[in-house]
Amino acid sequence: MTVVPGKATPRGRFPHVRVANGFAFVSGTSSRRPDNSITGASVDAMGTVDLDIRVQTRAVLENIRDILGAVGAGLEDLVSVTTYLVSMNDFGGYNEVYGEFFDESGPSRTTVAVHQLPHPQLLIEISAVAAVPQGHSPLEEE
Ligand SMILES: O=C(O)C/C=C/C(=O)C(=O)O
Repeated sequence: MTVVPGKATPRGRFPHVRVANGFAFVSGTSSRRPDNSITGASVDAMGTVDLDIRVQTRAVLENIRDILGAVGAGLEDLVSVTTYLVSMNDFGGYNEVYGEFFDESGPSRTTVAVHQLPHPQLLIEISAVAAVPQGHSPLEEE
């Protein structure tokens, strides 16, 4: 199992990613930064919260890219993606940014709306599975 240095610490006793049988299973990943602030969330002096699905989606995919990098894989190796949105009203913005990263040759995908995510400023969380290129993983399988 792998907790990746430099990424936001998991909020429980689980790894960022686990490699088994040549596949990398990436835990649910958000736009949370290592300092626990949220990319794509801001609060002004009056306490008004602004949440941006496009910014959060991009940050989530970049975090997954970094996590996969730690096990010798990349976004191009993803075979399956599961996305959790707090609101399907965000589907359009999410889908737009997703399409900058992937096309129909990319991973299979499922998108669902959920009641809540583990932080009130999160609009999106993604879990994913990648096929690790043979001979490229810097880490032992466990
Ligand atoms: O790590 C986050 O910011 C959001 C994801 C959390 C989980 O999926 C979890 O705690 O299981």
